[in-house]
Amino acid sequence: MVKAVVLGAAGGIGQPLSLLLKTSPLIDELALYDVVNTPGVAADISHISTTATVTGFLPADDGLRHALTGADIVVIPAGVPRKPGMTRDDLFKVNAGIVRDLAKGISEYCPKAYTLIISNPVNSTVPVAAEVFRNAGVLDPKRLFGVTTLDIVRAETFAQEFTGQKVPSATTIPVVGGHSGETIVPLFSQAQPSFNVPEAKLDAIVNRIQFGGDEVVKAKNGGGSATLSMAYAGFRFAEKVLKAVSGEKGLVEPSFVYLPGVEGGEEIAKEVGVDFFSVPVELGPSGVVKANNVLANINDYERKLLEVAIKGLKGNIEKGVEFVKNPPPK
Ligand SMILES: NC(=O)c1ccc[n+]([C@@H]2O[C@H](COP(=O)([O-])OP(=O)(O)OC[C@H]3O[C@@H](n4cnc5c(N)ncnc54)[C@H](O)[C@@H]3O)[C@@H](O)[C@H]2O)c1
Ligand SMILES: O=C(O)C[C@H](O)C(=O)O
Repeated sequence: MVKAVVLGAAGGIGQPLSLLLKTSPLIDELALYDVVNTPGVAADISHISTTATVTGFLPADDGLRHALTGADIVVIPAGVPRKPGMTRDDLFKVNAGIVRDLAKGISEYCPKAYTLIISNPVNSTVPVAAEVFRNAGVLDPKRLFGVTTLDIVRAETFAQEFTGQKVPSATTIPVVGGHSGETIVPLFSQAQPSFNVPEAKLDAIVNRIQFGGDEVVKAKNGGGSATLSMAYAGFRFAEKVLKAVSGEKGLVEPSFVYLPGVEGGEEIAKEVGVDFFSVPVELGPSGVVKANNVLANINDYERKLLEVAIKGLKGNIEKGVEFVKNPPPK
């Protein structure tokens, strides 16, 4: 029996993500939690004739505990999205507190669950969750993931658009670093099998991947940020985690993880000088089997992007850790 939980299930990402999870034959039980509207969303989704049973919870009546108890995988898109003119970091003040409180719930009610964090700024909210888990004595870095899959999805899409060539579904284009602007580093030189982007188009395509989120925020014009493409990406990553748990081998996807706690991560952490970083991770029955070091053979162009990314990431990570270590006054 596999139980999946969505925290923030009534939101722009939460609803389509819950819909996609309901279609998965890998899930037997789906619990939807939000501070509003979950009874309606759960009732609606529960009429779909796939196997998973669906329940909806609100904070009243100990809803978070009921939603999380027995969970195997928890996906968190709870929190406020950007409006035009905002950076992801501007969301920190509100979303760090939301993620901290939800992570406390996970540490109490389902400490062994795979936790997938979508709430922005991912570069800081994942360190927040890690610190909460550490304080509770339940941190297992193999099970904590910052979801950066949308950056990979964008890399695949824009690579096709800019080159006019189809990116075969078996091709992986690693996108490493973090999930905001210049901390997002696409590594076309490390695509497997190789996928060639003409040099003259590289700047434009990298910029589009790094600032793809801004493009959607601008187009939505005050109506939020990416929700549908994010639901697709979040589902793609959750499905890979679940497939790996059920024994499927060879599943790899980049994710923002706590490097010192995963096989192969220590070496990468030394190289990049930060502890949280997105790299392709090999998934297995207990979460991350190994972090793959794709940095050894990158080219000079990519190395420069990486240097800029690391500078930005350092502050983002420290901010998340500090938020839990020295909480701001209420
Ligand atoms: N990682 C990524 O690639 C990525 C991509 C897109 C958006 N995001 C982020 O995802 C988050 C959600 O975006 P959205 O468009 O779905 O926003 P939204 O406002 O549409 O939905 C957020 C939901 O979270 C709920 N919520 C707020 N506080 C909560 C709490 N304490 N417990 C449970 N639920 C709570 C809200 O009620 C709302 O339903 C934002 O922070 C956004 O920046 C991340
Ligand atoms: O851009 C945002 O704020 C949302 C998300 O992180 C994205 O990349 O689309």
